[in-house]
Amino acid sequence: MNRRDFLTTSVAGTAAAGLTAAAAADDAKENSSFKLKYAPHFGMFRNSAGNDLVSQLEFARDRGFVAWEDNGMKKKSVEDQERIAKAMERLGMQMGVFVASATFTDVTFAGTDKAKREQVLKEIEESIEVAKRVNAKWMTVVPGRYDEKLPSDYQTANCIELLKRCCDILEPHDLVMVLEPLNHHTNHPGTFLYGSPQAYMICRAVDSPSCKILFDIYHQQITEGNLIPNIDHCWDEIGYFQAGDNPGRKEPGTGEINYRNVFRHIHARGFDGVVGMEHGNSKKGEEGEEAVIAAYRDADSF
Ligand SMILES: O=C(O)C(=O)CO
Repeated sequence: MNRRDFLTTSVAGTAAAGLTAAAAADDAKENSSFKLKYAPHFGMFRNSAGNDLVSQLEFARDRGFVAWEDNGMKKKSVEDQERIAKAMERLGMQMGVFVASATFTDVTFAGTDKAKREQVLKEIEESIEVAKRVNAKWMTVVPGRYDEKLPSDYQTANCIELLKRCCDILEPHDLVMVLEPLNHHTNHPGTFLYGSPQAYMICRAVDSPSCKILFDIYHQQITEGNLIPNIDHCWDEIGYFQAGDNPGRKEPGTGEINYRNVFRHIHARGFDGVVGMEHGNSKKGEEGEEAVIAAYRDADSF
């Protein structure tokens, strides 16, 4: 029996036996989960699962995914947020990041504009109730644009100061903002934060459990490559990973990154967090969705 048939049989058998959803989730986990907690996005399995958000979660869970991430969670209605959280609890799935504060056009963390800095604090404050509603521990922060008028060391100091104020808000709630360095060459020229050594230095200076690095393997491959040594250098400050191959930002195996080796490495180091699947599908339709699942099975087979 191939894996797909086994899973189909297993899920059908569970339903026939009248087991609870939680038991079904345990069954799925035992039979099909991956070694790492890869987190798909809404839309990624729409052709196979339909448009309904909960159906997409259920589909992913049946296929072995035990985590999920949703950059746009904050913009969803409270009703949708609650529905997603309830379904994820029933399915035994863990919430990954949503975006708490991000701009690619404004100088926020790096600059001195008081109104922009206060706006960031407001966004962090507002993110707390969203995080609690959807059971999220991590939230993404993109610290805005580079200020062309200000020497870079002042910008770093400004950024550290504002991050410390964000931590004062987050620490009492045990929530973690993960700072995402973004590549300048393909997607986001001009962002203040682009490198993993830079992110490491900033997190060390902020010195808080609420301020960690989101190491997006796709962005860091473009910016600096040398992935495994760089992951090791900033290991102590990494809170979260995201994946995507380069070029093209599609599923693992479609580009130049040896994902099996990278995933083996972070698993061997004991990474127990979420790996967000922040990429597109290389092929359209159900076939493309099966290809994404197969790509993760392959990358996870170490
Ligand atoms: O916009 C991007 O490229 C990001 O990775 C933000 O999360």
